[in-house]
Order: sequence, then C-alpha cells, then structure tokens
Amino acid sequence: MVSTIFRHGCETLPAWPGSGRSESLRDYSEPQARRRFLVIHNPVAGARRARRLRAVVAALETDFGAAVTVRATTGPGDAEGIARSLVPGATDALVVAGGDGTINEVINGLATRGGLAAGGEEAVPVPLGIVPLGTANVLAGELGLPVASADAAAARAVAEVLARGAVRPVHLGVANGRCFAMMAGVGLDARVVETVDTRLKRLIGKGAYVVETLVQLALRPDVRYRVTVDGLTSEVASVIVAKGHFYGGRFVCAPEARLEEPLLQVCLFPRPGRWNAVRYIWGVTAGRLRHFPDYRVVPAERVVVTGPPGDAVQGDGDVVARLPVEIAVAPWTLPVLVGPVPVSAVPAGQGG
Ligand SMILES: Nc1ncnc2c1ncn2[C@@H]1O[C@H](COP(=O)(O)OP(=O)(O)OP(=O)(O)O)[C@@H](O)[C@H]1O
Repeated sequence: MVSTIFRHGCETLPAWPGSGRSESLRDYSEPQARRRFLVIHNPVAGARRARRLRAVVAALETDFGAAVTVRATTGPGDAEGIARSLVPGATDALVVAGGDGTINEVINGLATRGGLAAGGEEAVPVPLGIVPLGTANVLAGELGLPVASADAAAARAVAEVLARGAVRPVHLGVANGRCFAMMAGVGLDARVVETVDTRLKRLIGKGAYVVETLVQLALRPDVRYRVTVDGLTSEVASVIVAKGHFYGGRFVCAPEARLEEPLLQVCLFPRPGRWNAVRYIWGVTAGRLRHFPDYRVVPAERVVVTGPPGDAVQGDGDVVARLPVEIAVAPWTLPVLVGPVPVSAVPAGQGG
C-alpha cells in the first residue's frame, strides 16, 4: 500500500539537468552576481518584522543594484502557487521572506517546476534565497545564514548572500510525495505542530509549542508507531527523520545529518508513556540525548512509518502528510543561496 503513495510531487519527478546525487559542489560554488529577485513574503510570519525585509530590499537595491519584486502571500498555499508558476528565466533568484513553513511551500512549488524543467523548459533551476522572518528559522540556522534585522549592516549581510553568495545543492526529503528540507516527524512533535494555536504562536512565539506539548502529554501520551528502516522494523513512541542536524530551533537530535548528503538520519524514541516523553524532551533540550541507552539514530535511504491511520506527519514544522507514510530522499537537489561557511560544513558530531 505504502509504495503506491509516491504519486506525484518530489519523488517521482525526474532530475533537474546536472543535479544528480554524484554531482560535486563545484558547479554551484562560484559566486555570481544576481540582479533580479522575486521575494515571496509571508506577512503573517513577519508581521512585526516587515522592517527587516524593507532594510534587506533597500540594501539589495542600493548596494547591489538589484531589481526586487516583493509579493505578499494571501494565505496558506499561496507561496507554493507563486513558486510553481514562476516564468522561466524571469528572475535570478526566488527569495522567501518568512519561516520554515513558507519555505516548505516554496520548495514544493519549485519541485514541481524542477520536473517541468527536466522536460526541457528551463536549463538551470532558479536558486532559492532566504530572508529569515519566521519563529524558529531552522533551515536558515542550518545553512549558517546571517540573521535579518532592520540594522543596515545586518541587512546588507543578508542582501550580500542573496546577491553574491554561493549556490549549494541541497538534498531534500520526501514524505508521501511532499518535500521537506530539515526534518519530518511522527508522534508527539507532529501532534503538537498539528494542534498548536497559531494565534498564541503569533503572540508568544516558541512558547506556544511548550504550551501545546503539555496539553498533548496530558491528553495522549501512549500512541505507538512501527518504523521500518531499510527492512528492519521497530516499535517507537516517536520518530524524527532528519535531513539537517538542527531541530526545533538549534537543538540537535541527529548530529551526523547533512543537507548536502543524500541520506536520512532516523531518530528513534522507543519508550512509551508520559514519563519517557518528558525524559526525551529534556534530552533534546539539554543536549543529553546521546547519553540515553534507548535512543538510537539510524542512517537510511528509505523509512516507512505506520500507526493510527491519518495521524499527522510534520515536515519543517507543518503537517505535510498522514500515516501511513513513506519517507525517502528526493532524487535531485535544490540550489540554495548560502554565505561562505554554512553551519552544516562543521564536522559531524559537533553541537550535540
Ligand atoms: N498570508 C498568509 N496568511 C496566513 N497564513 C499564511 C500566509 N502565508 C503563509 N501562511 C502560512 O503560515 C504558516 C507559517 O508561516 P511561516 O513558517 O513562514 O512562519 P513561522 O511559522 O512563524 O516560522 P517557522 O516555521 O520558522 O517557525 C505556513 O504554514 C504558511 O503556509
């Protein structure tokens, strides 16, 4: 049943020209001047941070002679539609001004374009730039991007990455045909993402996730899932499938995970119950997970998770699929604009 799930989207699309797994970074690493930018802005994520975007746009225009078009999204799904319908050759970079959820939408829009591009419309996929304006900005942290602020020097640093930064090929994950950049999760974190109060999130930011975690622990501590990793099945309380090594901000569950590698790191939280959930949360937030004898991280190319049908699967902090789910690495890469030294270039094992 699960093998039929890859109907469309990331997984079944053919590779972009020159974006195969064995490709070196050489093709993308030469800094190039980019002048035409389309910025997709989530005004909800950046409501209090619109000044930061204005400062970055001003720096792009005045310091780098760029032509910038900003399009504000009107609701969920809009960013994906804009990315999907981008006119080939119309822009040098597609920039997301928002958080990981809006980036995720754009990635999925670009993924569809990638398939079209492989059909001959477009020789090189448009690179993705990021102005981090979200709550957690996990992908921006993983890429080592400068923090956006209204301060002129900080805005110039962000603009410089967009105009002059290197382009790196990032291997995406795919959950039931939907792409994710950083991580997918089933269990407690997915339930929290699904039910978190978005108005509270806008008011108190990450604190809303803490509140929702307590609610979920009180309501539903004992769901079990079966995780099959490259043919081996185990039973768990939660699973996180990592592409990047940061999780939920700057926590680390999978120290070996690298965006540039075509590999998943499957984090298994096996023990059930409320007490163990609290223990795992402490392990993640205190950086102590690697000392837990029951916690395991398994590298894999393909993972299947089953459990209560319809349970949420979160990807990059939004619900991207429902159980049962099959998770794999996309057979192509997404070009992403980065500064000179991305965090994920730090040797594996640090930071956890
Ligand atoms: N104009 C809009 N109105 C309402 N929701 C939107 C709009 N544009 C995008 N969205 C949705 O808002 C959700 C959250 O946005 P986003 O991820 O950009 O910010 P965030 O959640 O604050 O940041 P992060 O994911 O980094 O914590 C996304 O799922 C996206 O689909």
